[in-house]
Amino acid sequence: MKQTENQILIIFGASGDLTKRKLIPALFELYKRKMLPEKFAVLGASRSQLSDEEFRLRADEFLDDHESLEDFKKMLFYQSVQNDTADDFIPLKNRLDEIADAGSIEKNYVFYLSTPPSLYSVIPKLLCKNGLSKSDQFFRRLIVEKPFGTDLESAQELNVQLLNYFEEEQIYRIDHYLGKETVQNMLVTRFSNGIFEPLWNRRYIERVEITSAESLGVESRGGYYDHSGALRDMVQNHLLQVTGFVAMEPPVVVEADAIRNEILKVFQSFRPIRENEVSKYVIRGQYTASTIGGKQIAGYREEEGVDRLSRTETFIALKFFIDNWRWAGVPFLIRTGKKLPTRVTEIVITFRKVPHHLFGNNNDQHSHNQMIIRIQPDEGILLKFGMKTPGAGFNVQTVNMDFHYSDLTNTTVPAAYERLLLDCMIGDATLYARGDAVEQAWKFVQPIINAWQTNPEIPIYGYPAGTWGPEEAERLIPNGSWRYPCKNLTNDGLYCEL
Ligand SMILES: NC(=O)C1=CN([C@@H]2O[C@H](COP(=O)(O)OP(=O)(O)OC[C@H]3O[C@@H](n4cnc5c(N)ncnc54)[C@H](OP(=O)(O)O)[C@@H]3O)[C@@H](O)[C@H]2O)C=CC1
Ligand SMILES: O=C1O[C@H](COP(=O)(O)O)[C@@H](O)[C@H](O)[C@H]1O
Repeated sequence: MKQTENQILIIFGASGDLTKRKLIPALFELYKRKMLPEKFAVLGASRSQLSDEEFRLRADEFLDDHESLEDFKKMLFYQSVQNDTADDFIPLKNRLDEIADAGSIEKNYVFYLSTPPSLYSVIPKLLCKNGLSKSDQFFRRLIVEKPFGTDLESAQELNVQLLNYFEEEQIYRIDHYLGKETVQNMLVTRFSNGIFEPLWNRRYIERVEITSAESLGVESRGGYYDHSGALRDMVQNHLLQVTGFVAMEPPVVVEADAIRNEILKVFQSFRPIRENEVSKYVIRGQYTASTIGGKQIAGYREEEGVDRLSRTETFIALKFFIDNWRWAGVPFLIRTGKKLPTRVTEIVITFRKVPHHLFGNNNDQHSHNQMIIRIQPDEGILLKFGMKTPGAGFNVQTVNMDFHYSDLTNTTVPAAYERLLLDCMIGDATLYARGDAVEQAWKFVQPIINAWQTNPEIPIYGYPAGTWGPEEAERLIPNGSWRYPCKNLTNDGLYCEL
C-alpha cells in the first residue's frame, strides 16, 4: 500500500448532515486504527459561524466515547466561508497556512465538496482563483459528492467546469457503493478463483439480478428525493457501477485506470433502451400508505417535502442487455426501492439449468444453481446447489454453502467512507468514478428520464409500503422470478428479517 503523506482535508459543507454522520466518524475510525497520516488536520468550512470548539462539539454526536476521542478532536478546525467572490476564500487560505505552519504539516490539500450540488463548480473556481487548485510542490485533490449532475447534459457541463480548474487525475467522484467491501471482493471472487471465472459468461449464466432494497422511506430528504427518484438516486450511479464490477473483463493490472477502462467498456456495451421501449423494460412504482404490524405507515405523497401529486418513483425495476462477446443475450435486472420489506443489497447470478433432468425431477428450482453475493447487511457469498436427500430414490433438494464475512475472526468490515477517504488521501482513484464513465451511465438512463417526462401514459404503479414493489416487476423475468431474500416473505406488508 502507498504511504499516506501528511496533509489537510478541507470539508466544504462541514455544518451539514453528511459531515456529521459519515465523514467525521469515518475519520475517527481511521484515526483509531492509526491509518491517518502522522501529521493531519481537518478544516471544516461552511457559511455558519462556528468556532473550532463548536465544530468539535457537533462531531461528538456520532462518535463513540473512545479513549482517543479528545486527541482526535484536536485535529478538527473550522472556518466560516462565503462563496460569492474570489476574495471570500482569502480567510480560508490564510487559515490553511496557519494550520499547516502551526502543525508543521506539508501543504498537501484534499478538498471535499459536501455542499448542495449547485456549489460543485463554484467552489473549485474560487479555489483555482486563489491558487489552491494546483501546486508544483504539493498535491491538490478534489472529492465531489453525489449527485454528479441530474441528467446527461448537466453531468457533461459539470465535467467541463471541473476540468477548467482541476485535472482529471485530481478529481475523485465519490460513489460510496464502490467503497463497500463486498463490491470490491467481486474482483477477487472473480479473478482469483479458477472455479468461477470460466463459468462467468453467457454460456453458463442465465441472468444477473442486482437488488438494493431499503426498508426506510425518504425520511427527512423528501425535498431532495422528489426531484431525484430511484433512477437518479440509486441506478445511474451505484447500481450501474456495481454492474460494471460484475460484468467487466479482467483488468490488465489492479490500478485505477486499468479497472476504470474496463468499467467504461461495460457501460459502452449497454444496449440502449429506446424511449418507445421504456414501458417494456422498465417498471416504476411509488409507495402508498399501509399498516404494518398495526402501525400506520404514510404513503410517499404524504411525506414532508414531497409534492402531494408527485409522480416521482420510489421503486424501479429494469431489464437490459450488455451487447458484447461475454454477455450477449443475458438479461441484467436491476431493482431498487424504498419502503420494501427489508434492507438488503445483493447480486444474484442464476446459472443455466442442466441440459437433461436425469433424476426425473421437473422442479426447476433443483436445476438452478445460484450464487448470491450479499453486499449488505451480513456481507458474504451464498452458493445454492442441488443435493440428494438421504434415503431411497433420488430426491433432490437445494442446499446452501454460505460464507459470512463475520466468520473471519479479527476482521471488521470498514465503512465505505473510511475506505474511500483513505484511498483519496493515498492518491488511489480506483474506487472513484471517472468522468467518462459517469457520462456514459447518464447516456444509458437518459432515454428513460425523457420517456417518463414526455409520456404521461407510462404508468407509475402504487405499492403498499412494506411490500416488494409493484407485481408488474415480475413480468421482466418471463421464465423465472426475482429472488425475495426474506426468509418469511409474505408480500402482505409484514417487515421481515434476513
Ligand atoms: N446526507 C447524506 O447521507 C448524503 C449526502 N450526499 C450529498 O452530500 C452533499 C451534502 O449533503 P448533506 O450534508 O446531507 O446536506 P446538508 O443540507 O445537511 O448540508 C449542506 C452543507 O452545505 C452548506 N451550504 C449550504 N448552502 C451553502 C452555500 N450557498 N454556500 C456554502 N455552503 C453552503 C451548509 O452549511 P451552511 O448553511 O452553514 O453554509 C451545510 O454545511 C449533498 O450534495 C448530498 O447530495 C450524498 C450521499 C449521502
Ligand atoms: O446514495 C444513496 O444511498 C442510500 C443507500 O445507501 P446504503 O449504503 O445505505 O445502501 C440511499 O438511501 C440514498 O437515498 C441515496 O441517496
